[in-house]
Amino acid sequence: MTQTIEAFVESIAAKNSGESEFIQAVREVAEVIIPFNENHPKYKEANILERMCEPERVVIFRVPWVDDKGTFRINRAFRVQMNSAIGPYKGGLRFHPTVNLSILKFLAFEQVFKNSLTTLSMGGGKGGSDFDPKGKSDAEVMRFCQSFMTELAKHIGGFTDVPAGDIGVGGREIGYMFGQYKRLRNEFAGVLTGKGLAYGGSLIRTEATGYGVVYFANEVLKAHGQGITGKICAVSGSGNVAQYTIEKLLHLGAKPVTVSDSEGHIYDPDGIDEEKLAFIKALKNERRGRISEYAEVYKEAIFNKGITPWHAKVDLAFPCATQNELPVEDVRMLIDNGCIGVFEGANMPTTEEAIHLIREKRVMFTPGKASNAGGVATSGLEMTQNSIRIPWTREEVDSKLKEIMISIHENCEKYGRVDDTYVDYVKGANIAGYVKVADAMLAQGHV
Ligand SMILES: NC(=O)C1=CN([C@@H]2O[C@H](COP(=O)(O)OP(=O)(O)OC[C@H]3O[C@@H](n4cnc5c(N)ncnc54)[C@H](O)[C@@H]3O)[C@@H](O)[C@H]2O)C=CC1
Ligand SMILES: O=C(O)CCC(=O)C(=O)O
Repeated sequence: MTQTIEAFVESIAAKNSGESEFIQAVREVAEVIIPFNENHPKYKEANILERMCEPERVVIFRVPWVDDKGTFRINRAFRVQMNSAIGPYKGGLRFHPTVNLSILKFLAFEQVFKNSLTTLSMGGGKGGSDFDPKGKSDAEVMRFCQSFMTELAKHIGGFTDVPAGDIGVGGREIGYMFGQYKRLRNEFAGVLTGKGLAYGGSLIRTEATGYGVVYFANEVLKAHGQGITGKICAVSGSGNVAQYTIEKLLHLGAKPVTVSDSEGHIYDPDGIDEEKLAFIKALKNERRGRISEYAEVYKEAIFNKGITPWHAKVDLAFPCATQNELPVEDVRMLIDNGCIGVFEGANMPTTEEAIHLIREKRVMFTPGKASNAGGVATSGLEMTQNSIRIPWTREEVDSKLKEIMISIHENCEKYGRVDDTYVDYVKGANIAGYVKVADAMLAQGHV
C-alpha cells in the first residue's frame, strides 16, 4: 500500500515539478484516499483521484498598474479553476509576495474537499497575485485591484467562478474589485463574496472563518469528553481568521494568550480580552501596523521577535496565519507542554511531519479543510441571499453557520472514528469531502 501511495505522489510530482506545496497537499490526501479506493474500486477504476489533481483550467495573466510616483509596475496573477463537479468554482484570492502557482494549486486542491464538506453546492478554485499590499496607499491598492479585475472579469461569473478574500484581500480589496466588475459588465451581480453590507454582503461573513473554527473545536472537544471554557489557547496570525477565532474563544470563556505576524509573536500572560482585541483590530485593519506595537501599549505582554507562538504553555493551539507555520519541533514542544488539541484556522499550517507526530500521539487535530470551512460556507450563504435578494439577520446566518460546522463534524466523525476515544479528522475530512465530488464526477462521465 505504502508503495502505491509513493508511486502515485511521485507521478504527480513528476508532472508538477518544483510545486512543493501542491505535492504536500496531494500527499496528505493520497495517504487517506488510496487505501480507501482499494475498497471502492469504482473510484479507483475511473482514476478519480488522479483527475482531481489536474486543474480543469489555470489562467495566468499580467497586472500592469501605476504607483503613486508614476512608476509603471507589473505583477503576475493567477486563477486556478480546480474542480466544478459539484458547483461553480469557489475560493479566495490571495495578494502576497510569496504567491506562485504551487501555493495556489495547493489552496485550490484543498478548497475542493472543503467546499464539498460544507454541504453546499460549490466547486473549488483559488487565485491571487504576488502583489504586496503592505506599505501601499489606498489609491495604489485600488488601481491594482481595478487592473487585476479587468482581466479576471473575463473568467468569472455567478454561475462560473465566484472568488472571495484570503491573505491580503479583505473588505477594501473586494470593494474595489466589485466596483470594477460592475463597470466592466454593467451588471450588479453576486460575482464575489465578502462584499460590504451596503452592497450585497452577508452579515457574519467577516467573522465566519474564525467563529467556525471555534464552533468546530468545541464539537471536537465535546466528542472527546472535554469543553472549551477555561482553556488557555495559543493563536497565530493577527488577521481576519485570528481576530475572530480570538473573539469566539472569548465568547465561550477560553483564554487566548498569543497573536503573531511575520515579524514575531505577542505572549500576554493576562490573556487577550475584548479591549485588547479591539486594539488588534484597529492596528491591523485600519492602521495596518505591526503586532509588536501591542507590547508597547500593554506592558504585561512580551513581544518575541522571530519566534513562533508555539512555545507557550497552552491547552489548545489555533494556527491561523499561513501554510507550514507549525513545524514538528514546535508540535513536540506543544505536546510536552500539555497541549491537547490543534485546530487549523489557516490552510495547511501544520507540516507533514508534524501531522504524523500529532496523529501518532493521538492529540486532537483538525485539518483546515474541515475546521476553517465556515468562511466559504458563509460565502455560500451570501450567494444564496444574493440570489433570493433577501438578506438574513445576523442570528439567522450565525445559526446556519453553526449548523453547518456541526454537520461537517458529524460527517468527519462518520468516516474518521478510530475507536471509543479517538477520531482521526484527517481521514474523516478527506474521505467525506472526496466521496461527494467523486460521485458527481462519476455521474458526469469523462469530465
Ligand atoms: N479569510 C478567510 O475567510 C479564510 C482564510 N483562510 C486561511 O487563513 C489564513 C489567514 O488568512 P486571513 O486571516 O484571511 O488573512 P489576513 O491577511 O487577514 O491575515 C494573515 C495573517 O497571517 C500573518 N502572516 C502571514 N504570513 C506570515 C508568516 N510567514 N508568519 C507569520 N504570520 C504570517 C499576517 O501577518 C496576518 O496576521 C490563511 O492560511 C488563509 O488561507 C482559510 C479559510 C477562510
Ligand atoms: O469564501 C470563499 O469563497 C473562500 C474562502 C477561502 O479562500 C478558503 O476557504 O480558504
